[in-house]
Amino acid sequence: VHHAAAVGKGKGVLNDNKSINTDSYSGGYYLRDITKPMYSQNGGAIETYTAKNKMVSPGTLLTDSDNTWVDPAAVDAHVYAGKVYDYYYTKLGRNSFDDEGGTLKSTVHYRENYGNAGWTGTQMVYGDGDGSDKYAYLSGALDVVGHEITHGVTERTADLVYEGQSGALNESWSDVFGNLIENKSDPEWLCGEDIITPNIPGDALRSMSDPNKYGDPDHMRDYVDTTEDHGGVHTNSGIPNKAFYNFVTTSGVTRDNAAKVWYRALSQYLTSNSKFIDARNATIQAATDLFGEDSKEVTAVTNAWSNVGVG
Ligand SMILES: O=C(O)[C@H](CCc1ccccc1)CC1(C(=O)N[C@@H](Cc2c[nH]c3ccccc23)C(=O)O)CCCC1
Ligand SMILES: [Zn+2]
Repeated sequence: VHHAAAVGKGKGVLNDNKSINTDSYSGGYYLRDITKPMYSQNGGAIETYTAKNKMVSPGTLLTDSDNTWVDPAAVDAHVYAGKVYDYYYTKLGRNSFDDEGGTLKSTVHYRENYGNAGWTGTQMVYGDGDGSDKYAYLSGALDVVGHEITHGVTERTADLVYEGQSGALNESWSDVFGNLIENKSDPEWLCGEDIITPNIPGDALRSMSDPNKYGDPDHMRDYVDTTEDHGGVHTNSGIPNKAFYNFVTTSGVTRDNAAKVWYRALSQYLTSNSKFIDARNATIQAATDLFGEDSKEVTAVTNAWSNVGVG
């Protein structure tokens, strides 16, 4: 089938106008972005599907006859996946979640009344919210899309076991890159703020600057021993999240350099059963590799972990 890149338009979840990279064919347009380096290298693309509220993935590749797209959940899942691809490629030299230009597939309208999102091991899935006004379409937040795709990156690198401390590190690395990619100037480094209670401003799922605000610990002394949620992975992530926040807000440490340290730690030093102390050592080693043992980055990352009671 002849493929040609096209640019469509549509509105996102927050009713914002977006231009959309699509793929034209004889009958219309696919929600497929074929403009990325991965396409010319190995046919990799960004593709967005609908599950039609069933529990299926990927489901049906979305098409449109006139390249004007009217499904805001799909528009944002698609455009935001493209932004996440661009970030990893240009800032960190990683070619998609698998570093082999693997196609990024997103499925929206996953399940009924699903107020969550997830990484299935090969792709992203997004629910529509839980039927109340607690959630907007989950793909409507760039930090959520970045969070989910980073689960794919983690799985192909450190492969941190999704349980206990390694699971909390897995969660934290996703919150970190979700926020780095979203790149808001908000002082609180919030998670999911764009899709939680869309009618109430200022709330979020988690805060990296003040984890306690949402009941999560910000120091090792408050680590939560629980069997809930794979050993509290979305709660105890507050401790490494606060460590990263400390690091990235240290004067002289740039977001891009903090990202390089965190990515090098994930891809070169962390392993599946790493604990918080191993993450401290991995990020110190990564900062040493990148900036030297006497650098301000090494001092900052060491202090960042000490401040949360690790090391
Ligand atoms: O990727 C993840 O870590 C979350 C999905 C975790 C998951 C793992 C295994 C099977 C199913 C789901 C999804 C997100 C999350 O943090 N979910 C939290 C909070 C949450 C959202 N919706 C919920 C509904 C019920 C309970 C908790 C939640 C969680 O699953 O804990 C990430 C960014 C926003 C949504
Ligand atoms: Zn997660």
